[in-house]
Amino acid sequence: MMLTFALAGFAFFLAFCALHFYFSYKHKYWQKRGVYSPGGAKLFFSHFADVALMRTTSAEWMKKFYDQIDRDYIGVYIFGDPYLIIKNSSLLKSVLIKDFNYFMDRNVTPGGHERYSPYMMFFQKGSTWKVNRQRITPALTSGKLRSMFPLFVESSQEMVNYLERNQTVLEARDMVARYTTDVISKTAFGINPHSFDGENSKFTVNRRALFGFSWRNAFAQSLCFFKPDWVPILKPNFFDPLVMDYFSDIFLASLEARTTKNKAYSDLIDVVKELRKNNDIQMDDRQFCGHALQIFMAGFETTSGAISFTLYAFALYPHIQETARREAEELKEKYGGFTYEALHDTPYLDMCINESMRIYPPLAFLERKCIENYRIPGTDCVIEKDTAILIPTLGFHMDEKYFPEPEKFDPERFRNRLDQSSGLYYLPFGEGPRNCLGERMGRLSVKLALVSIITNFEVTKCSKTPVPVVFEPRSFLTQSNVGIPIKFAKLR
Ligand code: HEM
Repeated sequence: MMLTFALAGFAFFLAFCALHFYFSYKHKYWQKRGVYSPGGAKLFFSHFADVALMRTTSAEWMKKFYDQIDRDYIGVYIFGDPYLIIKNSSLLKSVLIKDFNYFMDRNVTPGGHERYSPYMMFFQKGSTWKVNRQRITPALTSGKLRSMFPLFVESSQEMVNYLERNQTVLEARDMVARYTTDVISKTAFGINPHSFDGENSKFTVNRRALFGFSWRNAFAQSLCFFKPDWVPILKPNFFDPLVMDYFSDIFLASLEARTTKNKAYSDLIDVVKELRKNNDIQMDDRQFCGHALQIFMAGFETTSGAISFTLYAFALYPHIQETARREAEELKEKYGGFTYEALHDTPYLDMCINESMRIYPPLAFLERKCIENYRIPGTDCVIEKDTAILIPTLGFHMDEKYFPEPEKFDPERFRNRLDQSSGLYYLPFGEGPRNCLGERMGRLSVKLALVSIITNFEVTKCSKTPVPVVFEPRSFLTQSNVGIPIKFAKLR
């Protein structure tokens, strides 16, 4: 018995030594290349323990290095792998725009055995991504958005009706997610999910499960972003496969129904069907479904974040809400309602939304992968092929060099166009050829939701409103850990 214990202890000791040597060797990567790397990289988690153990979000973790280390770029380790955090705004411009060809891919991978995510543009790499981006871009032009706009208006009206029936404290993000789900389901899936009708319809339950706070989501999504080489072994799914199946079945049924009808719907299904017909696009139903799911997933949660955090700011700063309301009322009169044109004439509201996305960027970090050895301009330092690059959006947005008194919610800083000619530092939709494909659609639905709400209701904070917001570590998107409970009261 004693001997067994001694042998087990010795084996454990040997394993520990092997791991120690392995990680010590891996943790010398940046030092060997003359890149500054902070101390404190631990066995196994390396610098990443706080995120891996869900004590902080990945965006706040990157911001900590950004704030504490005054270097143009910082080498860190995640599970022994080297990652380069970019802090210099001019280098960032090179990575995202000027030398994009070296950094075309994202590091994130779609997961183990999912049927549709490999067809989603967010995860695609190289020429596959390029071809698909070119295919889908024409589906989201301003002309196409204008023709889909009545669907947006219908959903905003349903939201106002819902709020009239429920003038009370509501969790703003979940309420708003009903509207964004409605808009995106109508435009991308060609269906009306009636999100405002039932509290717990099957659609709503599945929608909540997509980005909800769960250990499954947190574990799988962290692996896909930060340890992609384990994904083929552990086979996590970025999205819950049952939820994916639910949405893909809905989409395929909607597509099937379309083939038997000749009616035009002015939604994305019609647009992509048209592209398929005219441009000789080789896209089977599964790829088509991947694109629709991509639009649904990329669109609804980010847009919900932008709307709900702007409402939160309105609740905290009533005078800002009042100025935005006055502008909206004037526009309503000038254009005879919230038309497509009216929503392109909202300078003050745009400033509020920009400021809200500065402090609460819905996706608060970006990432890329170096696909060819790249020498950092003006240095001898070479970023090796396959190195992952991290871009701390939250760090840039909260840097007083770019935004004095960064904690203060002040839409006035966006009155004049930001000067990003020599370097990038404001990135709510990313930048460069791989930026957000849906920015126009996102901004349009955010603005329509906000003007519809503030011209009918006053939003105020209540005893449950968190001040300040604490970000939820189990989500890679920016979310409050207790939601955003605020009060909606009909305007007199
Ligand atoms: C306020 C709303 C939104 C925000 C803040 C947002 C933000 C972002 C960000 C930060 C990225 C990564 C960009 C980069 O890596 O440089 C992204 C990518 C993307 N977004 Fe959005 N997004 C929003 C709405 C939408 C909507 C409505 C759609 C679809 C209609 C959409 C579709 C996409 C797609 C397809 C990508 C991947 C693009 C690619 O890899 O080429 N987004 N978004």
